[in-house]
Amino acid sequence: MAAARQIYIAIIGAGGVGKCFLSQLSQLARHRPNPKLVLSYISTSKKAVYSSDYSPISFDSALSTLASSSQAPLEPLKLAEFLSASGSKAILVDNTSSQDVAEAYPLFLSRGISIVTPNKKAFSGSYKLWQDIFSASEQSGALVYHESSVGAGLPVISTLKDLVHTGDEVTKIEGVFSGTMSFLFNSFAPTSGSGGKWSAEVKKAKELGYTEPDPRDDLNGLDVARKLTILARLAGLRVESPTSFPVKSLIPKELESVASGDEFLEKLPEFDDRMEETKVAAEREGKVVRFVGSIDVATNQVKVGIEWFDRSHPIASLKGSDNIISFYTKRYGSNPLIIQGAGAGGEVTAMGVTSDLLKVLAQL
Ligand SMILES: NC(=O)C1=CN([C@@H]2O[C@H](COP(=O)(O)OP(=O)(O)OC[C@H]3O[C@@H](n4cnc5c(N)ncnc54)[C@H](OP(=O)(O)O)[C@@H]3O)[C@@H](O)[C@H]2O)C=CC1
Ligand SMILES: N[C@@H](CC=O)C(=O)O
Ligand code: NA
Repeated sequence: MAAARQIYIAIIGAGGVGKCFLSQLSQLARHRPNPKLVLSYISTSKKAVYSSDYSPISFDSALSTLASSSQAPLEPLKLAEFLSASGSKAILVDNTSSQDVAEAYPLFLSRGISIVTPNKKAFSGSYKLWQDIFSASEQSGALVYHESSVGAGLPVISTLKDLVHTGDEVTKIEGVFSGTMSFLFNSFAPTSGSGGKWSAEVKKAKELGYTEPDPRDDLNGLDVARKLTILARLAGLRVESPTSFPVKSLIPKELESVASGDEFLEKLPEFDDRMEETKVAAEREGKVVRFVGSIDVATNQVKVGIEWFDRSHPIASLKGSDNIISFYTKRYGSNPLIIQGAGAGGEVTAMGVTSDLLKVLAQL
């Protein structure tokens, strides 16, 4: 009987999403003997586990091995060399929000290493990086999947790609694109009852694992701007960067230059009255405030900000961290294709990463 084919998996990042991914991967590996999935590298920003003979790292004890490791992480170039020297196919799973790791995707892809990731930085950075990633993938045949970079595990990117690849014409994409912002506005300005204090809800969103590692990256609107940049580019627009269109920031001016996310969270309660005023202004008109974004493909306009909604509007009545994303297309006419569900959280985000991994495995 022929020996099972081996595929090496390297994971960077073992935080909220990374831990859930590891546990989903462990289950997957148990039920899929061929190809055999071999965890050959895992790291955080300070530690790593790997060996020069590619000895398999146990999926189940990888986190504890990592915690007690004295090995330092490999720089991207060294990691690419380590993986390509193995002689087997390799997949890099980037579960960080690191710009540096994202910038190295063209390098990994050019060495034949496929990538799956929830990290938005590579696909929403400069347009040049976007082009470099997809041309490296095309030239080497290595694959790159990033479903969880928009709407966590919700099938947003795969749906948009299917629409485009089958020749539909996407005219507009709009909705709620942030699990954190959805949770914050749903709980601070609910459709009934009075809601919690803004700063207390921000702390809760962080504790629930919805925010970016630094919650200011959500509150400044940039996380939503990144997601819209990714979708706009997939829909065919040349968006230069997530700062090349209007984005509303919810960071008080006075806190724009505080040194850390923790200091920001500590001082935020002093500014609760500002968000309260925004909420009350909408309530006087019988409305609620929500944080939304839109891409008008025909006019090449992208925007991110606060809008007021009737309490009966589907965007007003979202629950928890739900996203709602509407695709208006020529085929779907005036009734958009709508995707709704949890848009943040470790397990649902890791599901998008694991399902991307399955798509890559099916093609290697
Ligand atoms: N949380 C969510 O609901 C969602 C998250 N995402 C995306 O998933 C990614 C991970 O998010 P999340 O797990 O919540 O974040 P966490 O902050 O919980 O985890 C980040 C992990 O990445 C590691 N890391 C950071 N920089 C580097 C680096 N340069 N090299 C190696 N390791 C690094 C961190 O290590 P250390 O602890 O040592 O710093 C940590 O293990 C982000 O890109 C995020 O935008 C996408 C959709 C939803
Ligand atoms: N911080 C992000 C996480 C998912 O992309 C969000 O809240 O949506
Ligand atoms: Na998604």
